Amino acid sequence: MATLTDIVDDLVDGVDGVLLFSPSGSFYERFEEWEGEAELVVVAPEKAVDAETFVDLPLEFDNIRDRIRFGIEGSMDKGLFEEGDVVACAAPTFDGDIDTLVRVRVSEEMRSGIYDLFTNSRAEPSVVRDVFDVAIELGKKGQKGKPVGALFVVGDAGKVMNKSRPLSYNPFEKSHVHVGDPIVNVMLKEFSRLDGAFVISDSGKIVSAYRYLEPSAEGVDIPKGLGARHMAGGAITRDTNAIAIVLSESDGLVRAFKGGKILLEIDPEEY
Ligand SMILES: Nc1ncnc2c1ncn2[C@@H]1O[C@H](COP(=O)(O)OP(=O)(O)OP(=O)(O)O)[C@@H](O)[C@H]1O
Ligand SMILES: [Mn+2]
Repeated sequence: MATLTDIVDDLVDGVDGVLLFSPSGSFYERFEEWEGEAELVVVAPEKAVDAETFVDLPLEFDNIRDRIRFGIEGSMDKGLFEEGDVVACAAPTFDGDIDTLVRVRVSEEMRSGIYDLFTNSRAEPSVVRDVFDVAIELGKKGQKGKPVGALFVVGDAGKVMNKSRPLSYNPFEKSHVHVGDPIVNVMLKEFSRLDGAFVISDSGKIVSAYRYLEPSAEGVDIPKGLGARHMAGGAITRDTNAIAIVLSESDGLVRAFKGGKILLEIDPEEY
């Protein structure tokens, strides 16, 4: 006779690692004196618990596959796991508490670049996260209740400026403002009604609004149904070392591009 415990036993049998996603303090306490044979890794936003081995989660990633990918790619990057290792991931899927156990075989093929996008881009990780936050908020609320689109090109700003031209005067011309500042976020939302792209530097300085991007669009694959904004956003990341974060006016999703490839697609309504 099989029991539920047998299922759990099978899931954790012989694992090389355990990833705890966003554990509450009291949940983590039970693992504090961890003496299991497997490596224990905490994946969470900021250092919420005082874990020895930690992967910083920049967004909660409502999609659990994205979250797990991020944790595993981050762990691989830190040299904790390698191809062929098997790990058990314990994560919250619905409300706060950890309620899900997933067994995953680590392989290079599962690398989607989601960790790389935040951690190994030209722009600082906090800048990437701040731009995501603006795009998500804009996607949630729109502009005065109406859906709005926006294109943020982040990092490698000098090169991006060389591959683009102004559509109108640049309201950020003489200012030294940075993304993440609440007032700047209001400005970005206000200017998103107008055409073109925002260009943001590695350190988060808003270099320009209203840029018309002119990258060569060769070999850039964007999802069907999307148009010029996404094509330009994808292509500029192949032509430069920037990443692009694009909010679609038509389907309301936020997408991230790097190296001409789409790496992440999220629905602002889920955040
Ligand atoms: N090369 C470009 N550089 C900067 N902005 C652009 C470029 N091409 C288009 N845009 C901006 O994208 C807007 C929407 O264009 P389009 O509908 O073709 O894009 P899309 O990919 O379908 O995006 P959406 O899903 O938001 O409609 C344009 O009004 C313009 O502001
Ligand atoms: Mn369109």
